Amino acid sequence: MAVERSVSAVAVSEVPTASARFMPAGDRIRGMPTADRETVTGLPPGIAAAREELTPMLSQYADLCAPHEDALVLFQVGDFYEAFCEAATAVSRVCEVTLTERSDSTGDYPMAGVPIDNAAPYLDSLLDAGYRVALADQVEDADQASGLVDRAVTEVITPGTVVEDDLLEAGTTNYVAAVAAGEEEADPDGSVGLAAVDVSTGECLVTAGDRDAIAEELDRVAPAELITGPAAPDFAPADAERGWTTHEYDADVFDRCAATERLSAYLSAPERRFDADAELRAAGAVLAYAEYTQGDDGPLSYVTRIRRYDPRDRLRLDAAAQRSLELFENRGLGASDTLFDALDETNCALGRRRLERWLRRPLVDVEAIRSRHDAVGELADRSLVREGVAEALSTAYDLERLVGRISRGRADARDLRSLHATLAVVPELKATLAGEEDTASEADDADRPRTDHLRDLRDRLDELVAVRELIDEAIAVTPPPEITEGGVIRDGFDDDLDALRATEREGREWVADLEATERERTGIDSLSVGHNQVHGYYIEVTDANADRVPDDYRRRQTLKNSERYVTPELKEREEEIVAAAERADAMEYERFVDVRERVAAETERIQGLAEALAELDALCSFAAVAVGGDYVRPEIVDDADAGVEIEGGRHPVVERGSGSFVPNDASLPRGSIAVITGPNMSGKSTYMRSVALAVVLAQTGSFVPAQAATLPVFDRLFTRVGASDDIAGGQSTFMREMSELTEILHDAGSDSLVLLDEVGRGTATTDGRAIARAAAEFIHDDLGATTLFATHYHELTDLAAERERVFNLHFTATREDGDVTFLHRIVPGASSSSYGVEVAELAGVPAPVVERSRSLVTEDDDPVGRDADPAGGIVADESGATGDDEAARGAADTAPDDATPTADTRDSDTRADDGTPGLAPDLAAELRDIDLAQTTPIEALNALHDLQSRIDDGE
Ligand SMILES: Nc1ncnc2c1ncn2[C@@H]1O[C@H](COP(=O)(O)OP(=O)(O)OP(=O)(O)O)[C@@H](O)[C@H]1O
Repeated sequence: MAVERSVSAVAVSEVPTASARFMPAGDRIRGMPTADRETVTGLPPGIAAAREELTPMLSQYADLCAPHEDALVLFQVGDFYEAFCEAATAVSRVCEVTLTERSDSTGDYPMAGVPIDNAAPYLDSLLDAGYRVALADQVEDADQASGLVDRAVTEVITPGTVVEDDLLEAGTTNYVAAVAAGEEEADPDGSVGLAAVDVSTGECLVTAGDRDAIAEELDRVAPAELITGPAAPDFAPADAERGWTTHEYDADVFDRCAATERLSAYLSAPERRFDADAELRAAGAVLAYAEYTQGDDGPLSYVTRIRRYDPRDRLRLDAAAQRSLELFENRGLGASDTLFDALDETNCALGRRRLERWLRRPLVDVEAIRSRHDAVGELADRSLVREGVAEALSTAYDLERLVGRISRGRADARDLRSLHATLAVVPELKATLAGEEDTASEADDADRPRTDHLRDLRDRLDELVAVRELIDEAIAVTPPPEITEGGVIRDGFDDDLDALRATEREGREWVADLEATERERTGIDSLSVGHNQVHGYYIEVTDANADRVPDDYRRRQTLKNSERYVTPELKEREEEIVAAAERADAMEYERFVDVRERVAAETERIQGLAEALAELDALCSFAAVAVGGDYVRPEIVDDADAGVEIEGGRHPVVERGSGSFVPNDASLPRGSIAVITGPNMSGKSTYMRSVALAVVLAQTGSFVPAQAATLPVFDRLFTRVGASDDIAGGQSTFMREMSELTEILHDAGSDSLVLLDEVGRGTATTDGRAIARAAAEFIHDDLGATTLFATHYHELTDLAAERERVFNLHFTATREDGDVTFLHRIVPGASSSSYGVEVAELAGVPAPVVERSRSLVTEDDDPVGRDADPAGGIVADESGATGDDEAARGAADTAPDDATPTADTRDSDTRADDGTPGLAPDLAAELRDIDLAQTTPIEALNALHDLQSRIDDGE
């Protein structure tokens, strides 16, 4: 950790006066152990009980604990951070360190500590356990302190405001967010404000919207920590595992006046810059909290831009879509990677963070998308330029975090050197982008005019020559980790420092020569000159030569066979050397701080460079993936009626895990519904996701894994995929399914792409089938969203005959010698069965169970169905290698889109799986009349329950 300690020159942070900023912890804090919350944070009861008689040091500890009610205080004692009493017990347990005891005249106090030099893993454990940690550092040099060393809380480490590199994942963002409700008069539409800050980089985002929009946006921002103000709605994360900790923070900082005042330090006339009152309050509060955690030292100077945005300016991907498309998190779809992994060929942390940001927020502006494609195309074509850029970027450090540390006054000399090394690649990058390094073989390419996008990026590569030269002149090439112990500033940078160093050097040279001089003077050949920490310089003479010691030698130390002496002149020289060294160290520190401040003054420009490098790296990554993975540039059509046309599309993640991925076409006119059927495991989900991922990739600016693609711009992507339980979230599988469906039916429109995978699976077949059909009809008739609908309800394929824009697709498989082979190839028309039993057999379900299942299916099915076709509809492959009966089924499988249902499917339509008779017409009509768009999940459940009861009653 690059925290400066124990130095007299360190600006002494005031002990935060913000007493009891946090509301009482209450139950709103998630993730913090409940039992010890009250005793471990703030002032431990054991210390409070002895408050009156504590020694000065423990009294200081108590004073620092008291205002930090919600944080566990770690108190610097020498090289350790210590905690006492109940807090010590927690530290000992969580960090697995020994619980010891501190005894003094006032009593015995349990004590546990962690080494400051290696504090990161322990702090990490405490954060993981749900604690916020306040670091009470020594803020004056212990050697120079008269009496008790001054200490102050310099930082409160919380999950969302961590700044130490050791505690942060490289190339990621770490946000703390605040949500605030607006004043009713100012915000009559009741909007909620959301503001997020990445304290490590200074990025600050602000938006506002209704409750649902903000809930969705929070899932996208995915903060590590959320603070809430008075009357703000309670936002729980959609995914409990990846969720954030929520707590209520001091209501005062959400006040409009307080927020305006705070924001004035960051931008002018804040009250005019924010449309919604709620936005202003959220922004003020989140910055107040960020400042508090950084030791309440005033505004964060590296938050140079507060970016207001409207989530509608980006492709909206809610948490469910991000999850089911496995953008950042693998859910086990045939490979262990995510889309992010497949796309991440970035060369530095800046690019990685940018890629993640882009992927969370794909574009909707056609020109912006095409512009990124232009740049990717150019980088893909010009391999030497791309490789040169990649090589240069691979030596770039994380400027965004570096500049944060520099501005906070936490950067050490190595950080400045890292900044220098990064600045040093900028001229090289500019030259490479200009094509100057192209060889003759690429001369044509080099002559080609570059794309506007890359030209603009090159222009934004600010060389910051003055900063680079300053660091180079001032800072040693390989400086030590400590900035207070010398060796940091280069010779020649400062005359006064050089003079002090010369004095020190001359003194040391004089001492180095002393041995020879004194040997000559005394005639004692064994005389030696040495130095130790306790006694300093000495002249050592063995006892055998004691009688030859000159008069001016003063005895300093007696050893077994020798004596150690000093001379007045040696003492004088020693004092000179020590004084010069100490003054030089202090002066170096001052000069270093001065250089750091001069660099910090260029924060905004450095951040601008960081942005350009980050974008360049992300574009380079797209180009590298496009070349390596054989991706194609999608043609983006700016037309409200344009549909999806993909030739030979592939799933970017699954294809990496499988040796032979079968490409498939997709032709989806705008507003159409593709009903996709086929055996289990045949590739329905993979196909649907491939289409959605092509859209996400294209709108992010990437090329797509296909032979050719023509795509429109969608503004929202919905998924209802899989039927995973949300036990932690307190919802049943079916309830969750219905909630997601409800959202789609409410919000999807003609600019949406919708993926529905087995809707209705979570309940009884009859009900599920009815809901699936009603939903498909509603999407077609009322919403006009372009939809892919995978289902095992084969009756749904009937819709193709009834609705204009519904068509059927299906997957096929072959069986040879009892082995089923999935062809993973999509073909037009409807399949007729789901072959669950065959897949169960493939998966190794014991033979008796498979046989019994087969006979049960046969009993339920129409005699002409499975009895006549034991292969269960598995079709002939194109070589015709299967038996006659399979070939016969193949004909049914590849029936045209508008095929009328076969006798067997019609028959099975009237039966539920458990053999109960089908729905009476009036019940069916009632079910169909349910307006799902207007129905809450609980109403849907009640309606279904009512229908079931009536069926049971024989209605
Ligand atoms: N086009 C393809 N080429 C090669 N392998 C594929 C292809 N599509 C899918 N697969 C493989 O088949 C597996 C099953 O695919 P998927 O889950 O998409 O099937 P499904 O039809 O949706 O199954 P279910 O109906 O059981 O949900 C995938 O994990 C993948 O490994």
